Amino acid sequence: MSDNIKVVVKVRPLIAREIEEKQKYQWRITNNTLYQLDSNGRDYGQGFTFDKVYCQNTKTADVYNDVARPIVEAAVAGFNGTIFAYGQTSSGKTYTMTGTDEAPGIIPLAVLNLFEIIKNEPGRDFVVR
Ligand SMILES: Nc1ncnc2c1ncn2[C@@H]1O[C@H](COP(=O)(O)OP(=O)(O)OP(=O)(O)O)[C@@H](O)[C@H]1O
Repeated sequence: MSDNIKVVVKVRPLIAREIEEKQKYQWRITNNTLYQLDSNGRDYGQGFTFDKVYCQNTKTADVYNDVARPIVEAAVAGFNGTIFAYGQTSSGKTYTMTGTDEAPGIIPLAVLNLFEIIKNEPGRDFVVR
């Protein structure tokens, strides 16, 4: 896997609608590999390995610190960086990237982090857009 591109998965809890529909988790996580489960709860097919798989209890702030903070800090040091969320509808992209007042997402955390860095370097000029 490329050192320059990291792909991480953030698993979300079942939402109310899925609990009402009596859906079950269809994936099992071992280390950084996701295994799909069949209707009997047994592994189905091969596993899919990522740079990191975060379980459903992981806080967005933890994902930020692990994955996004180094990219924001590198950007301030002059390295290009991109952070984006990809996933099917209702998978949790908005929750993860925008978040809520109680659990701010990657974007507000990045803005906060960026302006903290800028504040601590009064001798440098920054352009943010
Ligand atoms: N980690 C989480 N913990 C609790 N609830 C979550 C979590 N992640 C997502 N959800 C909830 O799951 C639902 C779907 O998430 P969200 O709207 O972020 O998905 P999305 O990928 O942005 O969907 P779409 O592509 O349709 O806009 C929302 O009700 C959201 O609050």
